[in-house]
Amino acid sequence: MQNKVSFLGPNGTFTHEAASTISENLISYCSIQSVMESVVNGECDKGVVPIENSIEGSVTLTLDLLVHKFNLMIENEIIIPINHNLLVNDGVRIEDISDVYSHSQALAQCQPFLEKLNVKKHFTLSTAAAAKKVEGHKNYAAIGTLTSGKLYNLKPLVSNVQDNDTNQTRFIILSKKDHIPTGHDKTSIVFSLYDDASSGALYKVLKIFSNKNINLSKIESRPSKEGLGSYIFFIDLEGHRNDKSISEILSEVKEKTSFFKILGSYPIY
Ligand SMILES: O=C(O)C(=O)C[C@]1(C(=O)O)C=C[C@@H](O)C=C1
Repeated sequence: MQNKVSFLGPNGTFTHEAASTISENLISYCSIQSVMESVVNGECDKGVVPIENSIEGSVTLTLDLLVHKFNLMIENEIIIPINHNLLVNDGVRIEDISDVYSHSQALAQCQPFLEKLNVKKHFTLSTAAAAKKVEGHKNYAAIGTLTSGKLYNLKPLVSNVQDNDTNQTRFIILSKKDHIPTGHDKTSIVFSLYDDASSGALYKVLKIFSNKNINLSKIESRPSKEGLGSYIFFIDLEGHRNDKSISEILSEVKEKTSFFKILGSYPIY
């Protein structure tokens, strides 16, 4: 029996599409948090959630839950192209639409199109949840996948309504352990500085990587939630945490930071 894999559902989400590339034994959950819980409590072996989009940036809920709530490891990543459709019930014309439903990331990725449409926008937990909600309502439309349109009896009135044709989202596969070294890996870490206000504090940490010629492929900060001006830094670096050189660097970073967590080492997609 294949590993059970949870994903942000219901069926027909982009996360469903991403998860389908790794397993046929998929179980849908209605929120990012419940996907993570399903792996922590052993209901599923792995869980797939979105983490970053090329137009809108990070899925901040995923980042925050990984730092503050769950001790899960990133075991792999998947990147897929994202093409959004304006989905409506049979016979609905564009001028009939008063309200559009979708996931906040999806609405944000289609902002110029939605502005022209001049409609009320509503958030749902996923794009497929939006399609489900819109089914049977003549004045509502959803933004989502062609698959969710088919599942919930909606037709694509306009296709490719995202801001640009190179829209992509990166998904992570979460597990209780990360990936063994492959020779072409990256490592995701998070840390906080002892004193955000002192000059050069971040530079001193980043210097550890540059001194050893380690390339960083991502750096981002989020509020630590402990007060204004206090941050958590997310870094993706090239290499596996089990490589001797990387493990030495990570020990040094841990020593120089007030909070440090490894989110996992996994193959670069
Ligand atoms: O709602 C979905 O279909 C999802 O899979 C979520 C999600 C996201 O959170 O980024 C995934 C891909 C797209 O970027 C839009 C929405």
